[in-house]
Amino acid sequence: MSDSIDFLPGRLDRAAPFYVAGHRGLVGSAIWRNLEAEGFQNLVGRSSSHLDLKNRDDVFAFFAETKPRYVVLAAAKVGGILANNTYPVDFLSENLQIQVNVLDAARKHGVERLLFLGSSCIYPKFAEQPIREDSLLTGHLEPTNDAYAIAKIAGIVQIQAVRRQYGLPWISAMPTNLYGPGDNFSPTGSHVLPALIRRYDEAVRAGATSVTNWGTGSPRREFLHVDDMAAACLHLLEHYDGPSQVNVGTGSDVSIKELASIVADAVGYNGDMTWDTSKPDGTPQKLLDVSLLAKAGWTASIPLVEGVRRTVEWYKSNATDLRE
Ligand SMILES: NC(=O)C1=CN([C@@H]2O[C@H](COP(=O)(O)OP(=O)(O)OC[C@H]3O[C@@H](n4cnc5c(N)ncnc54)[C@H](OP(=O)(O)O)[C@@H]3O)[C@@H](O)[C@H]2O)C=CC1
Ligand SMILES: C[C@H]1O[C@H](OP(=O)(O)OP(=O)(O)OC[C@H]2O[C@@H](n3cnc4c(=O)[nH]c(N)nc43)[C@H](O)[C@@H]2O)[C@@H](O)[C@@H](O)C1=O
Repeated sequence: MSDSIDFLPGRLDRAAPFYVAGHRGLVGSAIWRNLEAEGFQNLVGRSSSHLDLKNRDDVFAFFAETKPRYVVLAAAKVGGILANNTYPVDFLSENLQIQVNVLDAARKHGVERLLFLGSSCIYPKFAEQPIREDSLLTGHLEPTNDAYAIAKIAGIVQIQAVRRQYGLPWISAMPTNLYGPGDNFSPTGSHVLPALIRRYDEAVRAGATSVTNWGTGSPRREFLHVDDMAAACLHLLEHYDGPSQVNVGTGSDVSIKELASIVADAVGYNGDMTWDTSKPDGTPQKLLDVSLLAKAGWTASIPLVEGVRRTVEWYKSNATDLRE
């Protein structure tokens, strides 16, 4: 693996067709907003009900019809620790199908720049912290999300293989845990941050004096606001071209207990907090080393407390119209 920045690709053409796969999801919708704000005039998106990316023939027909010049692959089966642990076959199989179809069709139709999104869970469960890109495949994965992680690792390898075999300047980014407007707030399927917002908001509304969160509260996680993530994606497409996946995070982490207090303050919950230790903790710490990203010229700008405040505000305005 090389951490050198081999080639600076430069500004993308704002008039070229740009396909955002998964444009209605947490990350895809933020990328779409950012690209619009940055002047892209020819954005292409399809919901899963219009184009199921698991259907290979439909994916190839879509690329033949729309001929995107740039692609961000932000479509995936995504969920929190419990969903990953309960439905590993779905997380492995659906993600492999989506990735292979989109990457094969993009290659056949000569997509110039493509960004594949993985996740920080690709790294070994006990990787040295902060986790460097070259920790990949140096140890055992966290069992609650190994199936999902293997699919994401296959995606990284497919990007590297396309670079090697076809010489295309495609890249991969590995985001840390993300949050923000448009997140999945399902009590059982979501990630921790939206789950806590919903739980604490419901507690305030119900006048409850105690809430129970999952696990021990001691695991440490790093949280990046999705608007920062979207900005990082465009930055990487315009400034980075190397075979190594690039970690995308803030460079600092908090314990789940600390996060719960931040969310409680933002929502206005003053009661007790207990912990259901029958639920899994997952990996003890996930903090990314973001020096390669910094070398490429990008750092996060939205502090966690501010990001949580904005997300709570968004949640309160949209709580009646959320996806499950
Ligand atoms: N959320 C997080 O904390 C993190 C996310 N990531 C990565 O970021 C990417 C985006 O995640 P996120 O935005 O959170 O996920 P979401 O669940 O919010 O969005 C996923 C999107 O994928 C689309 N999709 C899923 N299956 C299909 C399918 N078969 N055909 C077409 N579209 C499909 C959905 O489309 P539709 O809405 O139309 O059904 C949805 O818009 C993923 O690769 C994920 O691994 C990485 C690290 C952390
Ligand atoms: C992004 C990442 O997301 C997942 O991994 P994870 O980092 O473990 O994510 P999580 O947000 O679900 O949990 C973080 C921590 O928080 C604790 N926790 C407390 N209370 C709740 C709670 O109510 N819900 C959830 N989900 N977790 C809770 C929970 O017990 C754990 O200790 C993988 O899918 C993985 O594949 C992946 O890529």
